[in-house]
Amino acid sequence: MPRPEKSNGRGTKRLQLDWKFVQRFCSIQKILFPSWSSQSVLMFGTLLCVTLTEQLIIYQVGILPSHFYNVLGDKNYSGFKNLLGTAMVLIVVNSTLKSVDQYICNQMYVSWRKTLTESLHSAYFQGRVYYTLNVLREDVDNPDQRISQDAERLCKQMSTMASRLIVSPFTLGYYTYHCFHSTGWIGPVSIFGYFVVGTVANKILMGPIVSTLFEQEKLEGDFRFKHMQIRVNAESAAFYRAGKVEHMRTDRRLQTLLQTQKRLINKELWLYIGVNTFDYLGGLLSYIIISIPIFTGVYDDLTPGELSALISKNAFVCIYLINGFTQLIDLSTTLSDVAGYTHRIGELREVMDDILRKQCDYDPADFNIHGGPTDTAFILDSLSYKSPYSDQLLVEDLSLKISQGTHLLVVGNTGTGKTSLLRVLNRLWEADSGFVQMTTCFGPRGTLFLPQKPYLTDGTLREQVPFITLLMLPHGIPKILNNLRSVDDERIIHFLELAGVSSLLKRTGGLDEKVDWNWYDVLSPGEMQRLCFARLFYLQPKYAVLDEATSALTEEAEAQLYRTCKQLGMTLISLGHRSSLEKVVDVSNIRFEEKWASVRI
Ligand SMILES: Nc1ncnc2c1ncn2[C@@H]1O[C@H](COP(=O)(O)OP(=O)(O)OP(=O)(O)O)[C@@H](O)[C@H]1O
Repeated sequence: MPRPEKSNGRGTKRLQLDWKFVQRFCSIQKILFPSWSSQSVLMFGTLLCVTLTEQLIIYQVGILPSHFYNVLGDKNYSGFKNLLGTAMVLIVVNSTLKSVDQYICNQMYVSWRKTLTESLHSAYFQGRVYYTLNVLREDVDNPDQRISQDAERLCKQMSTMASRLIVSPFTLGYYTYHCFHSTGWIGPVSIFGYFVVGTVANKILMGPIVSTLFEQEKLEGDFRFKHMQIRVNAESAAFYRAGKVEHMRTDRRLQTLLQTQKRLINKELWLYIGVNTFDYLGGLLSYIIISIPIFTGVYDDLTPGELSALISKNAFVCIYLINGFTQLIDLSTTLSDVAGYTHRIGELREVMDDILRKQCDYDPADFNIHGGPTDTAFILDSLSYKSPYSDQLLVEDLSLKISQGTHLLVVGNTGTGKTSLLRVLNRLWEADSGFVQMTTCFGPRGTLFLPQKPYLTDGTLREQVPFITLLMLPHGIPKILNNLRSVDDERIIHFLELAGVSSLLKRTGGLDEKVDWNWYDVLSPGEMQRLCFARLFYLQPKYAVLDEATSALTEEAEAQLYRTCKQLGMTLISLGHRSSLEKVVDVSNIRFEEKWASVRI
């Protein structure tokens, strides 16, 4: 299998405001606006009403100065008083509407973030996508960063754009009409022409920003990952006195990130210059447009008072039309951010879809349900497999049937492919050739795997023990939690004792006490392995696959745990390279007169 090309955003990919961006953007919009009656559409509709009303009020506020010119020019005191009252009301309504507009945008941001992140989660956690994405695929950097941070920033930027974009077709239409009414065709045509020039210039300036932002986000993810590595492995790093080395490496990542950030800022400078020049030239353009009818004598018959009121009104209309366009141009900086994040999230979704499609092709039936002999766990026939991206077979022509009552010991040197056999059995890796079938289901009534690295989840002690049953329950999460509460306390405590970790009860203060520690930091490797055995005892599957699951324990403890498994009726498939395992097997053979088969790979 060719190794996917790693994207670094610098050479291999040119991410632009192109057709690909439009496609990715539209597919994200489909998630955010799933139907006409969805919450986002309703919020968008409300936002449209609010911003339209806001624009009407803004228009009234905008033409206030021309009214003031009129009443002050005419020395109309009562008119002035009435106008002052109207102006106060308009200003209060205007500021309230502005705040409501902002409020709806913020609500939309949260709702969009929820919808988008949940949609990414459902693809990420489906099947084995999170494994393939993190371990086997190198074409997508930092999936965690894309889901947690890029999705958030995309929603934030889109929500800031929303209220300006949503109302612009209406305001532009409205003010174009007014502008045409006041200045004739010269006004709207010159403003539209000006906008086209500005858009083309900004599109050119935005191009390099999108790909640099993409790269910056990748480096941001790498930098955070480095800190996470140190956080997770703090103790091992401390034993190695790795502070200096890691300081240097982390600083190096920071430097690379900052260099890219500087490049981004440099590129943004040109865009800012473009946007600001466009803004100020726009202000000038409005006066040029107004000056044309004045100097061509169209308004020669007006009194100076009427003329200044008209100039003020026309200036407002032109300025507002130009302002409508410049606001769109101002969005260029936000749009380039949106494009960068859209590419990152779009790419992640495409790769996850690709993984899911391939998984379905490879694994058409539901993995948990297989018809087959009930007394058999796995059937392997002439199975050959290799590690990803390697041409050399790890194991060739392995035929094996794992049946109930016959325990199996799989031994072999380091790196010979023992754990890889489990990866193939679990469909994490594809077999090169041959046949492999898991004939039982995964879980308490079938097969359970204890991987080399103990797996603990966050939560209470109770949540660690029957952890896997969460997967088995067909109900929603709240029901699962309720079910957990009703789980038999005595059974859990009994199995914690059998596994030799009942002391944890004292440390946590009880099964349901919330702990604010990371289980990986506070338990010793042996305790973690024992806790996994307590889970195994509790779940009592028919088959237990133990991959070096006792590597941190003494031989006696190992023998004791194996004995308990067998007493509980489990058939064991044990993988390892330690001679002690073979001893355990011998001891068990004598004591329980059970069958053990062994395979060396
Ligand atoms: N994600 C991966 N990508 C590429 N190669 C891998 C990956 N995981 C493991 N390998 C390689 O596959 C080979 C077999 O690994 P495996 O984990 O099966 O060894 P093992 O027999 O279980 O070793 P040990 O006794 O040390 O646990 C090793 O050479 C390993 O480096």
